Amino acid sequence: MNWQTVKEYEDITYKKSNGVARVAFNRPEIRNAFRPKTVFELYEALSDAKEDNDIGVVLISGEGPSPKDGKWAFCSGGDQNVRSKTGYKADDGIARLNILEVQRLIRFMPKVVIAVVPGWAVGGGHSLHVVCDLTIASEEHAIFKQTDADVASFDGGFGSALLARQVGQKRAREIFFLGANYSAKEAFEMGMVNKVVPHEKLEETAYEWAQEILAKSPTAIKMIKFAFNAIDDGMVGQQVFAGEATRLAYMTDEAEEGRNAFLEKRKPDWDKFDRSPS
Ligand SMILES: CC(C)(COP(=O)(O)OP(=O)(O)OC[C@H]1O[C@@H](n2cnc3c(N)ncnc32)[C@H](O)[C@@H]1OP(=O)(O)O)[C@@H](O)C(=O)NCCC(=O)NCCSC(=O)c1cc(O)c2ccccc2c1O
Repeated sequence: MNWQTVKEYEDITYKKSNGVARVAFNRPEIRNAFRPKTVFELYEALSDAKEDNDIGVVLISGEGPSPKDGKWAFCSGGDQNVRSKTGYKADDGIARLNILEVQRLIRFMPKVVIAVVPGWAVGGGHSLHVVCDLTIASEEHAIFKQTDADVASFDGGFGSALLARQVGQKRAREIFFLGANYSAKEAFEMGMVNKVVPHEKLEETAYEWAQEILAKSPTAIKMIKFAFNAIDDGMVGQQVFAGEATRLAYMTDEAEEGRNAFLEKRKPDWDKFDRSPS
């Protein structure tokens, strides 16, 4: 791994190496809780990774351990210090729930996003791991916990509905209704974690998984991700999948004929193109 810092931020770190982008929350003293500023930074870094043609896999993690007590965190959700009556207050005084925009960016990104969980994944941080394509967790320190109902909040979107797809309805309801702690092993057994590894191997394993994914066809990976999403994402899922199908169709001679006929002000000649059944 030869991580190069892309840009210095206040609340996150952002690095790239060999086709992999790594974005990490960097507020370990409060378990990597996010304020609107954190989310703006996260959105900017993830957008950069999305647009970068050299990047095929994105890792999301949390820096640590906390300088206060040595504990690790992925993310503990919204920063309750800046929570107001209408959301989380940003420096401009406007309250926001902008983490939902980050969730959509992860979901619709044509690249694989892996949650690399070194410690607590709680509240909105739990929802974030749920929306990532894969989750790898620290055997010793990862703890999964959904506290939304403890603090009168609720992620009624991906954080709950998608969780139920992953672990089943009864388990998802238990996770939200009880707000209990689940170890990495328990989370793995439930189906919301892909792999549990010793803490010291966490980053290395995530990077290795990324390299394995990068060795595969980018188009196949993208289409598979969007196909998995489509069934749960309704017409938006269909739109995202169809957009990529349109891109593939644009690459055909038939598409060129359509464009050329228009530009040359003539009727397109479709006869030479394939009408064979599937
Ligand atoms: C995460 C914990 C379970 C960790 O417990 P532990 O005992 O290890 O540590 P401490 O509790 O002592 O915490 C250390 C230190 O960090 C501060 N801190 C921790 N989490 C937060 C936080 N989220 N906000 C602010 N500060 C936090 C804590 O106060 C301590 O500070 P000291 O000064 O005392 O050292 C435990 O900390 C915990 O339960 N944290 C709260 C988790 C939580 O409830 N998160 C919010 C859930 S709601 C949410 O995230 C959310 C956000 C959105 O934007 C949404 C948008 C749309 C829909 C839903 C949303 C949503 O649900």
